[in-house]
Amino acid sequence: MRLIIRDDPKAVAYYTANYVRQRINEFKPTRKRPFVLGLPTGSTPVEVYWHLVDYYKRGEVSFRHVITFSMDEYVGLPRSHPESYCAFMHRHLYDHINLRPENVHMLDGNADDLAAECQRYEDKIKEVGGIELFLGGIGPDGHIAFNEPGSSLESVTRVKTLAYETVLANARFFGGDVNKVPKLALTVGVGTVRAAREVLLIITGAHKAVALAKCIEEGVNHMWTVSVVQLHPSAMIVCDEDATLELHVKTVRYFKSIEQVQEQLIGRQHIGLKGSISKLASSDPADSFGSGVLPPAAATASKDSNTSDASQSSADEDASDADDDDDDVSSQPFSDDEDRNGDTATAATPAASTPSPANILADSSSDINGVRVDDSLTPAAPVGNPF
Ligand SMILES: O=P(O)(O)OC[C@H]1O[C@](O)(CO)[C@@H](O)[C@@H]1O
Repeated sequence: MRLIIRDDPKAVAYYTANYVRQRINEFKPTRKRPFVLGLPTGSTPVEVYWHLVDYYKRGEVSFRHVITFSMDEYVGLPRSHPESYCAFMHRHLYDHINLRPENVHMLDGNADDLAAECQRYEDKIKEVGGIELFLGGIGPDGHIAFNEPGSSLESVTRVKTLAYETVLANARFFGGDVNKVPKLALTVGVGTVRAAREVLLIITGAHKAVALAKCIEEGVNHMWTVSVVQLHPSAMIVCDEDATLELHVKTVRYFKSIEQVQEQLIGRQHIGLKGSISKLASSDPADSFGSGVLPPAAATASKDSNTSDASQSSADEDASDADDDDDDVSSQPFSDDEDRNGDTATAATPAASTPSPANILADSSSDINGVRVDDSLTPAAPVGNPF
């Protein structure tokens, strides 16, 4: 399991969105081989979604061949209710990117037969080949999706009664009135999350510090269901400093040192996105930049290669989707006036002047060391000797 620690929630969102963008682009999804993405709700991922919308609008990623599965949904809340998770996902992500409607999957908390609805969801996930990357948040009680304390670690999609702590936590979305918070939800299971080929959790805030400590410093325990990530072969947690408050100093230093040591001894160019190491730094002149600071030319090449990844997905779309001619303009990863070559100067400019998620985050992204694209996947500056 990897633990990536960033200064604050903004930096966490930025890192996470960049990671998702790069995973999709590296995967090069096509209609026949789509990228299947599990997605959470809650306040934590909102800024991640804004970044993803921004990347899409800039032509840096396409969701054309991405299939999504939302993690959960309240039972009995109309889909049109602003706090339904269906409305949430449309508001923050789905309405702003080029997902095909048939590729968007959400649980129906108003289905006549809730058990059948849950089975349908599990079947659909299997039918599309399983989830490639499950992005998740957690509750202060350590739940993942809505798998409250005591959930089976083998559980699959089902109806779940929300813990009182979760009802209290979510009352903020219902005018602070706990009586208005639905008490039941449909949720993917712990087993459903575990079955994903990769799990990425975002955890921010001091109120989740105990959960993070239980998750990574103690044993796998159904009372802190997120701890199941310890059993996953490809799991990563991205958290902020506040969320580390209950961790041992030794734990924090260790995980921080991993990034630093890898960058110094191995070199960023030899580390795969998911942490694989191809070789150690050698006499290769490029390895002198193994401290994580790419020379300007390499940085540009890196950005270009990402852009060409997106362009390549676009080309794949053209090649594989002879039946796509009827798609509207908004479904295209590039608008007519955008630079298809991914000019970096253009990319650093807000896409539009009207208020939009993309504009909001154009401001916020410049807050993070003024650096965009890949640089957020490495520490902005050497963190010093951690020991
Ligand atoms: O990000 P927030 O607002 O703390 O909320 C996290 C919550 O959202 C969820 O993802 C619900 O889907 C839960 O895992 C968790 O309760």
